[in-house]
Amino acid sequence: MAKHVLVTGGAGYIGSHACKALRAAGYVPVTYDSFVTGWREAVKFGPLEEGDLADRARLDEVFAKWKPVAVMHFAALSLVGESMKDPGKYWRGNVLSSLTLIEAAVAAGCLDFVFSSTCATYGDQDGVVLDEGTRQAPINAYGGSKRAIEDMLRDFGASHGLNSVIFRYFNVAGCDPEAEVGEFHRPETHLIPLMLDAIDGRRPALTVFGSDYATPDGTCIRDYVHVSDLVDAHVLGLQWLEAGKGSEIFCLGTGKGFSVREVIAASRAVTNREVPITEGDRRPGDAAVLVSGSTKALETLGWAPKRADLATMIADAWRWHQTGSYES
Ligand SMILES: NC(=O)c1ccc[n+]([C@@H]2O[C@H](COP(=O)([O-])OP(=O)(O)OC[C@H]3O[C@@H](n4cnc5c(N)ncnc54)[C@H](O)[C@@H]3O)[C@@H](O)[C@H]2O)c1
Ligand SMILES: O=c1ccn([C@@H]2O[C@H](COP(=O)(O)OP(=O)(O)O[C@H]3O[C@H](CO)[C@@H](O)[C@H](O)[C@H]3O)[C@@H](O)[C@H]2O)c(=O)[nH]1
Repeated sequence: MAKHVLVTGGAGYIGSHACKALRAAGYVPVTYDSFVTGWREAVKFGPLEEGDLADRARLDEVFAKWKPVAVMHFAALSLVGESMKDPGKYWRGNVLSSLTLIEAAVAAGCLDFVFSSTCATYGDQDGVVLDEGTRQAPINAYGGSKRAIEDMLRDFGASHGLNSVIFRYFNVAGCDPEAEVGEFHRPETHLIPLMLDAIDGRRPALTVFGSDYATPDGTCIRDYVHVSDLVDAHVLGLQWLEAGKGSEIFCLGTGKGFSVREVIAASRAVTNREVPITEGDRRPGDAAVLVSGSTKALETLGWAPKRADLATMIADAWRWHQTGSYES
């Protein structure tokens, strides 16, 4: 019998890649999405159910129809800057909506739950190696909303037997190497797609947000992880839950940090083109350094990233950038 997995946010960047990986692993991904930031063209690997996380009646209907074995919860608002200006939107759109989803899952007896969290829950902790045991101290409402959902999952685990695998992503980058799905945010705020836009003239230049951080070249350092590797970990997380191994938290990064200037240099090398840049101010809410120090997903889940090299991530993003789009 087909195993359905309810994928919230399956029409978005990471969710659509997860649907492809689930399909390849023999599951049927059922996308649940409101299209607030997602794309119909990205739903290619299983059925679509349109709806909002806040709509409990619609969720109940979808759980009853598909009887999913698990939920993979990607749907969220995830603009750090916006969350600083309008925190209510994030507490309502992420926290209240996730509560509605979790209650619907529990009511339907769907007790395996995989959740997209973020290293933004750690805030700015200079010199601290970030792993699953690190204290969370978010410095923006987006990170705060994700931490609250993690707490919620823990509480529903204790009270209702909900089993969760929480993944704290570092910076997700790259695209499906076959370019069937890709990264297409409107507005786009992420470094690599903005840089590729600047390289091929779709925008005048990339603005470097701050050159006075306490890092070797003054720009922020991030740990970039390929989206295809990231979603492979999700399939392993799902199988972990199906095997009854219980709730866990895993960081997903490569453990290597690259500054904004290093990413610019790598993009220049991959595309063989100049990157037009302008120097700008710091972006509010940005931490100086976010790099994973964890090997838990490798050791415990058997996660084996295949495209961990920054140049590969940029090359895959560049291929999608030149050939793929959801703007029909
Ligand atoms: N992109 C990254 O680098 C990164 C890093 C860490 C964590 N994350 C997390 O990963 C997840 C996916 O991120 P993404 O980059 O793919 O984002 P995205 O915006 O591309 O996808 C989010 C999807 O969720 C849907 N959605 C949002 N709110 C909804 C709601 N209330 N009801 C139904 N559908 C809704 C959107 O329409 C969209 O299809 C998010 O939870 C994000 O916080 C992303
Ligand atoms: O035009 C730009 C865009 C970004 N940056 C810098 O590039 C780095 C990476 O920025 P971005 O790609 O926006 O990623 P983050 O702000 O690090 O946030 C991403 O990664 C977080 C985890 O680190 C997730 O939680 C968020 O959802 C996701 O947007 C940061 O230092 C930014 O200051 C620039 O200099 N110029």
